[in-house]
Amino acid sequence: MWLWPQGFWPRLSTARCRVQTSRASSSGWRQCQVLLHELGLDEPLVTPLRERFLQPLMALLYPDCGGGWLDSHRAFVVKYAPGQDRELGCHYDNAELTINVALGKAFTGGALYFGGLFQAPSALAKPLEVEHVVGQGILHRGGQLHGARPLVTGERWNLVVWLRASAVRNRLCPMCCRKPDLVDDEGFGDGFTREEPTTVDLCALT
Ligand SMILES: O=C(O)CCC(=O)C(=O)O
Ligand SMILES: [Fe+2]
Repeated sequence: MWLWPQGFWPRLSTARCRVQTSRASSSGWRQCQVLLHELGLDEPLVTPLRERFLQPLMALLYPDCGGGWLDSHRAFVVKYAPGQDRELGCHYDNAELTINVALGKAFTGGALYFGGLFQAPSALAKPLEVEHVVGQGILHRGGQLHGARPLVTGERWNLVVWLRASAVRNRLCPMCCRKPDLVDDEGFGDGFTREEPTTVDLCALT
């Protein structure tokens, strides 16, 4: 049996990648979006949902893109309504995997459409359409090109959870497709982690 000396494990801090691309993250494109961590709902709701339910499922369904290593998320509720946002342009998510749950209310239109992975955008020539069904969630790879068709009637509210695996994105930023240029961030940041530089107490050494 191995016993690690106390303090051996590197301390990890959360980070984001400095390089952004214009068509990357879909947050900021909309008028109406509520971040669940700003409501204090990460710890009691979204983190247990990720750790207990989504992580084991994603480990089975998407082992190739970090499904077994999901260690953070960004969760938000989006609203589409007449006179407000009605549709969402084609994009890929700043996530290894995404779950998108239709919460309500009554609506028509607003189907999700999917193309290929963003590295092969020509695949979008023949998109796959998936209707939202209230109470059901759609799982997809973050890098899969997608968007939402215009709402026709009613109001649509969806819970979107971008699931992230630092073990995957620390090697290659899914947005800029380069080795991430990390800067410290708060909370889960953008799902990257970095080792905090070891500080040496010089006084204790002398
Ligand atoms: O409106 C939707 O259901 C799609 C939302 C989405 O793709 C996103 O927020 O990244
Ligand atoms: Fe998305």
